[in-house]
Amino acid sequence: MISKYGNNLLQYFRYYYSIVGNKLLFSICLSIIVSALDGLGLAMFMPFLQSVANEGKAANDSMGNLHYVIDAIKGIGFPLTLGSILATMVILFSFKGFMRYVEVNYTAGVVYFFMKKLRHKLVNKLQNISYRGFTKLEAGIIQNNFIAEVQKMSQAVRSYLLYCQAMVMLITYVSFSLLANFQFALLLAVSAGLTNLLYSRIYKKLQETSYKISENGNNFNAYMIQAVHYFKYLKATNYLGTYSVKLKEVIDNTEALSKKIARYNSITMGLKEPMIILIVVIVVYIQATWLGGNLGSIILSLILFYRALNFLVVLQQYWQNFIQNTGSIRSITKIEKAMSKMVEFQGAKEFDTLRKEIAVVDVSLTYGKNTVLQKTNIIIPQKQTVAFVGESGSGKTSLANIIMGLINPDKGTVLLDGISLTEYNLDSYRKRIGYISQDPVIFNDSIFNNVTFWAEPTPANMKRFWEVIDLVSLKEFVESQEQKELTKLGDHGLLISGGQKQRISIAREMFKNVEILVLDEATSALDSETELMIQENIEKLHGHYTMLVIAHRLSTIKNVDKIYLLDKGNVVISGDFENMVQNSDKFKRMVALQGL
Ligand SMILES: Nc1ncnc2c1ncn2[C@@H]1O[C@H](COP(=O)(O)OP(=O)(O)OP(=O)(O)O)[C@@H](O)[C@H]1O
Repeated sequence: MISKYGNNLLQYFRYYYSIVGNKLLFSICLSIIVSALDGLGLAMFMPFLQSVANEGKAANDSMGNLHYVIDAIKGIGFPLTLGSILATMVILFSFKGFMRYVEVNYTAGVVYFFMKKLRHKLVNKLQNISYRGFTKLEAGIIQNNFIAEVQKMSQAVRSYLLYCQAMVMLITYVSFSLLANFQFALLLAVSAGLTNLLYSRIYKKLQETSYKISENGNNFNAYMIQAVHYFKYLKATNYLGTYSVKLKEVIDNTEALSKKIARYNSITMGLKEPMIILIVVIVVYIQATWLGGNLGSIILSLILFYRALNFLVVLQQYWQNFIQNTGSIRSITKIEKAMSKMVEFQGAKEFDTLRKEIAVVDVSLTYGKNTVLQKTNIIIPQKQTVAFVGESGSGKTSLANIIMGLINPDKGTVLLDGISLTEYNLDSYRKRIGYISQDPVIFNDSIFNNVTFWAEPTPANMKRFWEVIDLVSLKEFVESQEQKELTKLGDHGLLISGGQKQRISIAREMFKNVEILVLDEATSALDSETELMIQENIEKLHGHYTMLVIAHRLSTIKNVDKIYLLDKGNVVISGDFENMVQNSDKFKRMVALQGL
């Protein structure tokens, strides 16, 4: 909702109000109570001083219109003596202390509530976007917004609330001092307002710089993610040096912007104190020389106003802190908007089980001008194994993505037992899908957690864990580890081989109790002995799962029920292995090339 990002207090108020609701108002009410108690406590100084001067009898002629307070106290029959005034001050300030405690606590609660809600909202949005939408977002932008910008948001909301509190304090003190001495306070208020104009230029610059820092953060994160992901390659090829230069460029840009912010801060910090003193001196001089007036009321107004001016300094500081973090609001609002447009459509029908078949009917898909699939038709009967083969880029993975509901075809449909996939709740469908990708997914956690996806280590889960570990021929490996199933696998499975990674990911899908298994070149990084073992396992699974295998190694699909050969998005031929060898020269060539 924040799109124009002026230095507009109300616009931001609406933004925060839309998230935290009445909590924001309540926090401001608490500030009003605290400042009113403080102002009243200070106002009691004057009758106190006069009471000392008048030997115990309080007078109120120096309080300006604040004498109503004293009148009210007298009205309820409270004797205004030195003792009662002192006691009232103690009570007022003690109560103020207590209310301040409540206020600070409550504000911390509002910040906590805001941050929790914001973070949950972001996670929900990420969870609900479509895969196709996700491919359009950059990893750096996601990471930077979800981690660094959210941190800045927390700084911003804190500063904003403190700003509101300081604003309430300021208004209260100004009101009190106006009551004490109208002319004097008005002069001070006008002068203070004028100085604010000077600062508004600086705030504008701060705001622009803040957004630039957020954008740079996106770039930095994108480069960092890739540096970590491709570290081995960059190191082995000595590209790391060149890459570091790029990283340092982004770092230098960000630091230069931070320096700019620090420079603006130093200007405002340096100017504040002398400016206040100058205003006060000039106004006191004008009041005393030309306007005259009761010295007592000037002193009271001065005390109140000096406090108010201090809050003006604090106010400006909070606003500055807030403004220098507002880039995050803009950045996060932008990514939230983008994610809202990418929400995945979910049908209402819960997927229970596949009874007959998955049918791909006349499916076409294009990416820009690139036609990836053309009127493709595929049938995957329940509990049968179907394989896609074809050259790189022929559309095998795209087809599998469509079957998993990750991308929608431009034309045609996927039918589950005759019902369109679009009618189903995709989450319920995917709960029944196991996916073993080309790049095995390994979490930096124990073998047990990797396979069970953080299931409780109950006796039943343990039993099942060891069963699937045995099934993927990892039992010996796990048992040979010092910490057995609790052995950590490192980032991206750094501590195990490519083949072991794939077996762990196969084990995870088996543990999940799926009924549809999609294997995307799952055997590509295995040595021939392991490849044979996995092939045997696939065959063992044959008949138990509805399986879709995307294979380059034709040895693994020798015994599947049906093979589809894809070429430039068209199914050129299908049949079982023997059939294909006999009827397709292309397939025969592929088989010969692999020495089968
Ligand atoms: N997100 C995307 N945006 C644009 N084009 C894409 C996208 N994903 C795939 N393509 C294009 O679609 C075509 C088919 O890709 P796909 O990954 O389905 O082929 P494949 O047969 O699985 O290839 P490989 O065997 O190399 O994995 C390719 O030309 C690819 O460039």
